[in-house]
Amino acid sequence: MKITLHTIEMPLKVPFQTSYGTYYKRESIIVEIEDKDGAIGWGECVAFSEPWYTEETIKTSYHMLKDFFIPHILQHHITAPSELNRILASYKRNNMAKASLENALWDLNAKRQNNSLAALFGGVRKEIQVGVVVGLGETKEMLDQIHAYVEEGYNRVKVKISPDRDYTLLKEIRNEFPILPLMVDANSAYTIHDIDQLKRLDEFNLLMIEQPFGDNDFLDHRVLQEVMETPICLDESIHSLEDVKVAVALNSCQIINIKSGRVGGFQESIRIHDYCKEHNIPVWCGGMIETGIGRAGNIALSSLPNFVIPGDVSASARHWEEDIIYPEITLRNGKIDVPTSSGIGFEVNRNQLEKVTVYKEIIK
Ligand SMILES: O=C(O)CCC(=O)C1=CC=C[C@@H](O)[C@@H]1C(=O)O
Ligand SMILES: [Mg+2]
Repeated sequence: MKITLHTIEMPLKVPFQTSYGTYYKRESIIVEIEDKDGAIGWGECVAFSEPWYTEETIKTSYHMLKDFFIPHILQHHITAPSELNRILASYKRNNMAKASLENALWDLNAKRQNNSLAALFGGVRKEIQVGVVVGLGETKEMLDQIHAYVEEGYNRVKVKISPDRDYTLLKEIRNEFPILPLMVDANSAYTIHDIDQLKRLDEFNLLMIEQPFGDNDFLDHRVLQEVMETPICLDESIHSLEDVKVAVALNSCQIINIKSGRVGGFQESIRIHDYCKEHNIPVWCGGMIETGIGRAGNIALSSLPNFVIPGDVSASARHWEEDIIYPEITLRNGKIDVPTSSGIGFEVNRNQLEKVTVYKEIIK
């Protein structure tokens, strides 16, 4: 088995602003695993360059992959994703680094079995509903972007909010889009002291408010959910099925955002999906501004039955002038088809991958 780490940098078409800061480009690690027969599996590490979303960064993930996880799987000749999880369980967290390897092994295994990822996961949808995220910006600019996305066919819009950009911004959006399925994401920008300010947002008939408080604030989220009609969705708080169990037991939220990177891989994502289904908690698939490789995995996951809310699984053209897969991901009547060909269901565009690669290392 041979594992190649491609560190890439891709400029974003439109800068992406959150309550934390503004991104102009996406740095990422693409993991390529080749087995002895020449079959190849792909994964993407979704850590950001700085540790604001979780503690991981591109550099810490690289270190984990190169110095711990990859040597371990090469030494133990690991080929099944479930074995990988068992082996890596002795290493703490670093879920995004783990997931990038795990995702690549799933793709490799699916290709070996000539089966699609969605089929291996137990997916039931042929196409998925998709939403799009609008970063913070001038209100006029945000309204223009929403118009353009709605025209393209997106049927759910998420906007970023922060304590100084919430009520007035949403009022203007709602004036222009009174019935658009709309939700907001605060990326932990509020605290329990902002409850009254947050309660005012109930007026906008939002699908949900995502992660208003800090990632450890299960109790504070519960207090907020008791007084707020808008469902709370947890994103940054959820690193494992165990976190979901705590959130459900405490009534900290009504909805869960699943990102395979944040929870350590597809297998944990499926466990969370199944648990939430049993407990009547709807889930949806979050985005991490991935290239087509990461998005392909998100599409496959979203084909599972309890992914009932459109995810942040937008088309390649949402963030990229040119994606590193072909065909690129496109919308058809506001939906994305779930591929039926083997593995992630898209080919990697080697030329484009080379173009965006800033550093490549083969680990044997
Ligand atoms: O992937 C996309 O198109 C949007 C991703 C997105 O909204 C997010 C990615 C990472 C951190 C946040 O800014 C936000 C989120 O929290 O869901
Ligand atoms: Mg979020």
